[in-house]
Amino acid sequence: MPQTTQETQVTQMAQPAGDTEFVARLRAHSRKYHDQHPFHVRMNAGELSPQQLRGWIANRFYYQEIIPRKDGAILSNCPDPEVRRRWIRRITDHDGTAEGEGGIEAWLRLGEAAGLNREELLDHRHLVPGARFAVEAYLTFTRTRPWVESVASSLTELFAPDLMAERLAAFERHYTWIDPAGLAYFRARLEQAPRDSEHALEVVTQYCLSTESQAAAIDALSFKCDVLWSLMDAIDRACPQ
Ligand SMILES: O=C(O)c1cc(C(=O)O)c2c(n1)C(=O)C(=O)c1cc(C(=O)O)[nH]c1-2
Repeated sequence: MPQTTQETQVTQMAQPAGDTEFVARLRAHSRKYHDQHPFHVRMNAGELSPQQLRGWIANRFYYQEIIPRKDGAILSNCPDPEVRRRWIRRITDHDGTAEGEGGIEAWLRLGEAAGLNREELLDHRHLVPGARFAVEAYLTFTRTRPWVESVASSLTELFAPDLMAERLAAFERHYTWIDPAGLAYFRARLEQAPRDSEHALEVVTQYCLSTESQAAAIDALSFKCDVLWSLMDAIDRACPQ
């Protein structure tokens, strides 16, 4: 793909005031984001069957389970207490501070609202190999790469709020067989994702000052877009029309 030319065009088109060229290049990865995956396009157009939607919820649950573990990996690699103090909140967002709270619990309730009991999410009986591999690649990346690259890889969350808002509207309109109370996860992410991505962007711009470190951050974000795209490919293949 002629990456440089396309990125330059996006930079000229959509650079918010105050963004450096580096930040504009990060934001340009919205072109590779999984909102454009055919499965998401069909989801948001109301074209998925209950079975397909359940397949997505069950496989995406593995991503939800991995997220606090990858944030723990980032914390363990990060020597900066100021970053750790803010980053740690991501873990309690997903795990809660008591049983019955947090994002993982909210995702289990989404499953129940869609007709999946929590056992079948927790025992991974619906998890397909490609989804497992994609999600575990993200965890391995954060365990083995320099922590700032791992922070950069989380920047797909810059693009998540628009997709979440579209998804919420689509679920309420097209998938009325799902109890709307089950959509609380997406509502919470509408607030959490902008806060988290703003912090990640602060960290990356503070630490990535050399050409090499900026290139590594761009590569990390590109890798993460591939993780999300591969996860959707695996789900799409496992849940045919
Ligand atoms: O449903 C989505 O499309 C979507 C995407 C992403 C993302 O862009 O990485 C995340 C989430 N959801 C999400 O719920 C979430 O908690 C989350 C954490 C992270 C991360 O990399 O730290 N990404 C995402």
